[in-house]
Amino acid sequence: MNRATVIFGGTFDPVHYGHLRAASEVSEKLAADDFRLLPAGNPPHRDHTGAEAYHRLAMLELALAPYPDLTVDEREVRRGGPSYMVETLASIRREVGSRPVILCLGQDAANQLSGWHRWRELLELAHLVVMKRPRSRPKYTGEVAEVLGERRVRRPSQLMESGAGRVCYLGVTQLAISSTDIRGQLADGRDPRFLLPSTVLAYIRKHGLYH
Ligand SMILES: Nc1ncnc2c1ncn2[C@@H]1O[C@H](COP(=O)(O)OP(=O)(O)OP(=O)(O)O)[C@@H](O)[C@H]1O
Ligand SMILES: O=C(O)c1ccc[n+]([C@@H]2O[C@H](COP(=O)([O-])O)[C@@H](O)[C@H]2O)c1
Repeated sequence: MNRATVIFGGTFDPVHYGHLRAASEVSEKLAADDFRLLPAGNPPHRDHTGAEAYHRLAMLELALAPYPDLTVDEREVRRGGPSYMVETLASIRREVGSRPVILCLGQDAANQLSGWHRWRELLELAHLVVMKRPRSRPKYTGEVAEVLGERRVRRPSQLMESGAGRVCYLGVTQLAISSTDIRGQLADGRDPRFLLPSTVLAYIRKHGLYH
C-alpha cells in the first residue's frame, strides 16, 4: 500500500459512473491508501452550477456510501469564496506533511490548466495524474505543454518517490458519460438511469433537481 493522498476534484453536478469508474481504476493503479473525491464548492471557472454545493456533496456521499476506500473531502464546500485548487492543495499539504499528494484530472480539465488560478504552484504542492477522456486529446495552451512535458514520468510508482512535481498519464475505461448530458436528459423529461447510481437518481427526483 502506497502512502499517498490522492485527490479527484470535480463539480460532480451530478456525480456519475464515468467519475466513479475512473476514480476506482486510478485508485487501484496507484494502490492508494487515501483516495478522496473533492466536490468544488464554488467552481471558479463556471458561471453557475445546476445544483447547489450541498446537494452535489450529498449526492457524492450517497454514491460512495458503499465504498469506504473512496472518501469525500468536504473542504471546498465548507470554505467560502471561489474554490481555487491551489488553496485546497495548500491546505491538504499542511495536513499530510511531506507524503506524496496526487491531483487527478481528466484530459479535458488538464487542457484548461493555463486558466487555473496560480497553476504553476500546483506542481509544487502535488503530482498530477491526467486521465484520458473520451473525445478529449491533449490540447495545452501557453507554457503548460512544456511544463507538463518536462515533469512527465512513465510509471505511477515514480510518483511515490517524492511529494510533488511529477506528471503521469493513466488510461481509464472510456465511459462516454457526462454530467451535462445527464442534466439535459432530466430537463427534457428523459430517464438517465444506469448512467449514475440509483441512489443519486432517487435524490435528484426527491429534491426536484435539474428540471
Ligand atoms: N466519463 C468520464 N470519464 C473519466 N473522467 C471523467 C468523466 N467525466 C468527468 N471526468 C473527469 O472528472 C472530473 C470532474 O468532472 P466534472 O464534474 O466536470 O464532470 P463532467 O461530466 O465533465 O461535467 P460537465 O458535463 O458538467 O462538465 C474532471 O477531471 C473530468 O475530466
Ligand atoms: O483552481 C482553479 O482555478 C480551477 C479552475 C478550473 C477547475 N478547477 C478544478 O478542476 C476540477 C475539475 O473541474 P471540472 O470543471 O471538470 O469539474 C475541479 O476540482 C475544479 O474545482 C480548478
